[in-house]
Amino acid sequence: MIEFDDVSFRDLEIPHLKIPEGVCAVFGPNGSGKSTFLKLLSGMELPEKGSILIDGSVPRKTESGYLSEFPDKNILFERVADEIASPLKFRHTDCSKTNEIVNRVVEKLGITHLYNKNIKKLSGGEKVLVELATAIVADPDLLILDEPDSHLDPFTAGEIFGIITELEITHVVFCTQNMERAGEIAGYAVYMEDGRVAASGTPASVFEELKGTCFYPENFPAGTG
Ligand SMILES: Nc1ncnc2c1ncn2[C@@H]1O[C@H](COP(=O)(O)OP(=O)(O)OP(=O)(O)O)[C@@H](O)[C@H]1O
Repeated sequence: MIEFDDVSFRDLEIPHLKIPEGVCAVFGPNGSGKSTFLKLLSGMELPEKGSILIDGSVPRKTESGYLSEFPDKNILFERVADEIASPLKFRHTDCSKTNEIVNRVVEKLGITHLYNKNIKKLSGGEKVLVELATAIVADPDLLILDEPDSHLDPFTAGEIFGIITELEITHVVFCTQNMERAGEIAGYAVYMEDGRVAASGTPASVFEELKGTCFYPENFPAGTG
């Protein structure tokens, strides 16, 4: 369980929120606080007040992987294999174990053909897959994805979300502007407005509260529109 208790940070105020295990979608208007929420969850930012616990541990003591909205910004190495291996190298995992894990992850994500490529020369979707591999290579308990679909065509976005739902990670929290997608793959949804959680619960219950707004997905459940 992810628990926010009496949390304040900048304009964000979350008195109480509990997110169960599984996949959680965070959505809401621009500037509503989604990225800030994800940064607090990752431990990149610390609350000014209150506490955030992930299965009883603070974010900075939780093994987490983070995929930013702009993967280019976080790339450290040129060669795909070196980038994906970097979280393991920073943890001083030995070389043969690192190679074994990297090989397993690239196979899982279907990107073995990119192994020796220069990341700068990859397409946007390929970069997202490489950064997703980097985010999961250290076997996180929490995977955070900030609009992983924002620069992708619908087919590639669908593929990436398909992969995300098949990963065996205790907590996956992503934000998106695609409500249909959120409803399809998430077991829990958080709708934000003005730095507040305006609705949370199953996607169906949250969408019910959003009927009549532009955040109500006409095609939910998928294929009904
Ligand atoms: N580094 C920062 N310092 C101060 N204020 C910030 C900072 N980053 C974001 N904000 C402010 O916090 C608020 C929430 O921003 P945030 O990026 O979390 O929203 P968002 O819902 O992710 O937006 P978008 O959908 O446009 O990406 C905004 O008013 C923004 O201006």
